[in-house]
Amino acid sequence: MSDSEEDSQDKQLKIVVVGDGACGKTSLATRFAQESFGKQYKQTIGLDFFLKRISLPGNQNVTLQVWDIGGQTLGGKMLDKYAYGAHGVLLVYDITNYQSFENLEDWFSMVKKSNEESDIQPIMFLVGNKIDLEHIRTVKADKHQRFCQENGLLSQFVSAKTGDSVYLCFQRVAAEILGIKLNKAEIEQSQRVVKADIVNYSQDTVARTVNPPRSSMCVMQ
Ligand SMILES: Nc1nc2c(ncn2[C@@H]2O[C@H](COP(=O)(O)OP(=O)(O)OP(=O)(O)O)[C@@H](O)[C@H]2O)c(=O)[nH]1
Repeated sequence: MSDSEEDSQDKQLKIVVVGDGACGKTSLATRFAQESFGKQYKQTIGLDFFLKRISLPGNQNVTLQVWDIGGQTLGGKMLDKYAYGAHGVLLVYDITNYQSFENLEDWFSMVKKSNEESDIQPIMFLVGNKIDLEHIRTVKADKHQRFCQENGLLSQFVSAKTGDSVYLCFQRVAAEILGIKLNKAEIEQSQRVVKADIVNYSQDTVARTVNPPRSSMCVMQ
């Protein structure tokens, strides 16, 4: 391979996503890599991989290898191997499930332990998922912030369902790893417009509504 060919190859970063079963790791990865979301829960056995190329400021392209680790791996023999050599780690919990937050201590120490011998020390983010369910949140935001401060983690809240801040989350991890600063405009651009579900009013309902909605979709910023 010539030098120029080598130069034109993207950097690849290993991003490991861990956390309790059903906190939304696969949903987060598929929202990011495939821009889709499934309501049906399908447990990840072992792990899944996703690849996605993103652009960072200064025309830098980078390919993220997202390792989606099944929630049942905690305490198993393979977690060490999966997490080894990660450039970035997303410690994910479900903001409506307190247990998934409490168990992060274990996930955190397992990931730290598996990288003790690695040359690279991963950048770690604490990710509170399912913020579309804010009304039934059980993990207060100040608990989340305290955990970040005590353990030197960066913080992000997301919703894999609506896509809110998902791209931003992965972009921030990549930028941190590469020592690139994102400015306010870039952050706002990546936050993504959130579209509400389309509501299908039946003819009956519309006929009975005094002021029927003019549009079946609303856009929130
Ligand atoms: N409301 C809401 N539901 C979500 C969100 N993210 C995931 N879910 C739902 O939560 C359930 C579990 O999501 P998964 O992505 O499969 O969870 P996981 O962490 O990969 O689970 P394991 O494979 O067991 O480790 C699914 O029914 C998803 O549709 C979200 O942001 N909001």
